[in-house]
Amino acid sequence: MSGGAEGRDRRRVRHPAPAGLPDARLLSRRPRAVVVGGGIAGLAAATALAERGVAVELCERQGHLGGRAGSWTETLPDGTSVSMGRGFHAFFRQYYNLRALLRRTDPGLRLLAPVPDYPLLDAAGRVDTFRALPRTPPWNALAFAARSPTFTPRDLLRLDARAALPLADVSVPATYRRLDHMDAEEFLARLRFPAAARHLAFEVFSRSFFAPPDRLSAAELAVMFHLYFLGSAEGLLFDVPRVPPSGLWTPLGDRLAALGARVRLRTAVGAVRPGPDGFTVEIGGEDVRADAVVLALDVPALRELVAASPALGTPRWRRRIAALRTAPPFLVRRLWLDRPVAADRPAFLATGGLAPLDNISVLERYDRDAAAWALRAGGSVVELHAYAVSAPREETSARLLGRLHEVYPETARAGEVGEFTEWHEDCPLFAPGTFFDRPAVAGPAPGLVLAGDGVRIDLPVALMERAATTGWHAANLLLSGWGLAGHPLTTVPLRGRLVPARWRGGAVPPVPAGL
Ligand SMILES: Cc1cc2nc3c(=O)[nH]c(=O)nc-3n(C[C@H](O)[C@H](O)[C@H](O)COP(=O)(O)OP(=O)(O)OC[C@H]3O[C@@H](n4cnc5c(N)ncnc54)[C@H](O)[C@@H]3O)c2cc1C
Repeated sequence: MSGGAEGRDRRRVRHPAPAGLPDARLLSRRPRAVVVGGGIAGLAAATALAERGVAVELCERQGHLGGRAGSWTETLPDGTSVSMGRGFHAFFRQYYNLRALLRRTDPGLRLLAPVPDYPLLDAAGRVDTFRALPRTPPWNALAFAARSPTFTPRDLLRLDARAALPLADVSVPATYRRLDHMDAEEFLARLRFPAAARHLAFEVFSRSFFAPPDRLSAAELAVMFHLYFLGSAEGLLFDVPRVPPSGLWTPLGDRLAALGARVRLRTAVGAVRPGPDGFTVEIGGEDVRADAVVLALDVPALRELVAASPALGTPRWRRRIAALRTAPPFLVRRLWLDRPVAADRPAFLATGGLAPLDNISVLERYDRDAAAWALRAGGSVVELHAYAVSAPREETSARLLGRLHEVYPETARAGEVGEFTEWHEDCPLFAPGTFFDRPAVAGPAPGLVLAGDGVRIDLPVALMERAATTGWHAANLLLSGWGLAGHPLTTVPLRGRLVPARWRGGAVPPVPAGL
C-alpha cells in the first residue's frame, strides 16, 4: 500500500466540483459522448462522464488501455509470455487526480509499491539520493543540498538568489508570462547553478520531459520544480506499479463497461464532423452521432485527426493544433538476462552525463510478473531509457547496452534470453514561447473538448498528472454544460510556499472556473 489516504500535504488545494444534477438520466434526454483515446486522459474523462450517467463510447486505436503508460504481452524466443510497455513510470504522491482515478478500482492503491530511494549517478561516479529526506520545503531542498556530493555549500552561496526567485514563486500562468520566452539551459546558466549539480538536479527533470534543456521552456522547468520539489510536501519519492501497467488500466475499462459505457479497443476514430446538433464521429468506418467529443490524443494523433476533420473548430484553433510539436525520439530497451544484477542494485537509477543513458530500472524489484520470471530463470529483467535522442536507433540501442555494462559491470557477463525495444516520437515538446498558443481543454465549439499531457491547463500539473487532470476537467466542462455535477480536482499549492506574500508580484490567481 502506498501514498496514504489522499495525500499528506496540508496545503494541497482542493478545487470543488461544479454543482449540478447527480445523474444524466434525470435530464429530458441522456447526452451521448465519444471519448477518442484510451490513455490516462481518455480514461479519466470517460470515467467522469460515465459516473454521471452520460452514455459514453471510448475508442482506443490499440489493443490495450493506458496509452503511453500501458502494457501488452510479448513472447520471448523461448516461447515464454512476458509483459512489455513503453517503460518505467514514476507515480508521484502529488499526482492527486491520477490517484483519484486509480482509486476507482483500487481504493487503497495496493497496486502501487513505494520505491524507497532512487539514486542519481553522474559521470564522475558521484551519487545523490532521496532516501529519508524531509518532505516539506524548504527542508527537503536544504537537506538534499547539504548531503549532496555535487552541490557544495560554496555552490549554494554562488547561486544568484534574484534569478532563482521564480523557482520558489511559481504560479500558473504567471510563471509562463515571466519565463516562457527563455529556454531551461539559459535559465539555469543565469542562476549560476554548478554544472555537475545541473546534470543531476535539473537535467534529470528536463530530460524527463523528453527534451534537452535548450529546447524546453524555462517556465515548464520551473512549474515542474514547484510540482515535485519546492511547492509540495508530499516528498520526492514515488510509487511504481506492482503489476504490469495493464493491471491498472484494464480494471478501469471493465468498470466503465459496468457503468454502461462502450469500450472499443483496436478501434480508431477517422474523423469528426460537426453538425447542427452535435457531431458525427467516424469510428472504424461507421458513423456514430454524439452530443460531445473528447479528443484525448497524443500530439501526432491529434494533429492527424483534426487535419482529417476539415470542418472541425475555428481556423485559429486548427492552426494551434497543427503547430504542436513533439519532443525528439526516446528509446526504451528491456532485456531479459540469464544472470541477476547485483543484489544492491536499486529498482531505479537515474543518470546524468552518461549519454545516451538516462536511467536503468530493475523490474523484478517491484513488478510481480518480472519477479516471477527472474526467480524461475535465475536472471534479471532490466530496462534502459534514452530520452531526447539525436542519434539513429541502432546506434543508440548499442550505446545504451555499453553504458549498462559500464554502470552494472555484472551484466556484461549475462546472456540475453530476450529483448524488446520501443522507439517513438510522440511526447509533447514544451518549447520556449509556445505556452500561450497551446490549445486549452475548452474547445472552440460547444461539446468539443481536449485532454492529454500536451494540452494547456492553468494548474501546476505535468506528465501523467496533466493527462489525468485535463481528462477530469474536460468532462467537468461538458457536465456543466448539461447542468450535471462535476468532479473535484486537487493540486499542489497554487503559489510557491517559500516566498513571503509581500515579495510576490501579484495576487493569487482565481481558480478554477475557466482554468
Ligand atoms: C518512456 C516514458 C516514460 C515516462 N515516464 C513518466 C513518469 O515517470 N512519470 C510521468 O508522470 N509520466 C511519464 N511519462 C509520460 C506519460 O506516459 C504521459 O504523460 C501519459 O501517459 C500521457 O497520457 P495521455 O492520455 O495524455 O496520452 P496517451 O497515453 O498517448 O493516450 C492517447 C491514446 O490515444 C490513442 N489514439 C491515437 N489515435 C487514435 C485514434 N485515431 N482513435 C482512437 N485512439 C487513438 C493512442 O493509441 C493512445 O492510447 C513517460 C512517458 C514515456 C513514453
